[in-house]
Amino acid sequence: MELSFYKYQGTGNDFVMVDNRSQVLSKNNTNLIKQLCDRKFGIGADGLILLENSEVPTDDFKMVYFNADGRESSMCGNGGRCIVAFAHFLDIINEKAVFTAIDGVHEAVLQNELVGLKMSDVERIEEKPEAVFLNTGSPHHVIFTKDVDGTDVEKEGAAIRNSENYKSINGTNVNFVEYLDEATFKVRTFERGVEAETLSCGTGVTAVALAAYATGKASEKTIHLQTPGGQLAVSFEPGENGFQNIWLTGPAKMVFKGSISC
Ligand SMILES: N[C@@H](CCC[C@H](N)C(=O)O)C(=O)O
Repeated sequence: MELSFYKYQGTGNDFVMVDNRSQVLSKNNTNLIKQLCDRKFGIGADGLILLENSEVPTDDFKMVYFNADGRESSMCGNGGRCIVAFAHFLDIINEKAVFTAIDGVHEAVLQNELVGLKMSDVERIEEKPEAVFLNTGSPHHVIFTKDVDGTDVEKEGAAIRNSENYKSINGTNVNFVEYLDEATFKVRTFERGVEAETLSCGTGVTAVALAAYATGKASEKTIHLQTPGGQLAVSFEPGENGFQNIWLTGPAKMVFKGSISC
């Protein structure tokens, strides 16, 4: 089979994007999806995303996300921003979108190369002695440190991701965070399913912004996150039952398109 694909990146978190409205790619083909994401034997990406027709009549499309290991996983914030840019490229949407992903319905707004994505509400934030844990569509362990550049993200991230504490939820993503000022944090993320540090993680920086506010390290309701792949912003409304109206905003760009024999 000859598969047409598009390659997108959102602050360096990169994805193979497939227009699967006519079901060209099977979701159960874990080995093929893993191979397509392989940087030596395939196209190369942190994940693969299918754009499909949604069963929900008010949706513009449906998003199905797979990590680079070929397995379908929980929500991907940067991937969500990239699929909105892809839907615009395919003429499915104009400047606004509504779509369903694994964690529910998302709204999005596109302005040139910037995509704002409304994330799921977050009700529960677990403060541990050394870290904060929360689920922003995907599970995130957040550690505040004084020296994020000096942190061995691969080693320390893998140890926490595979720790006994998170076995029951198939592991967690791990974010290392440095305070720059009350509205700005530097973040590096180890992603489960990629099993490595990625250049940025959308649900990860969302978790960082909410964790910073919940623990009193941030006082603003719009937080700027500096990742190795670029800048993202997260705005939110804190309430009695956690956080609502959470928006993740940043660039999303097509890098190239092609076809591959598989
Ligand atoms: N890169 C993503 C997160 C993707 C999901 C994650 N690896 C998991 O399996 O939990 C993002 O931008 O949010």
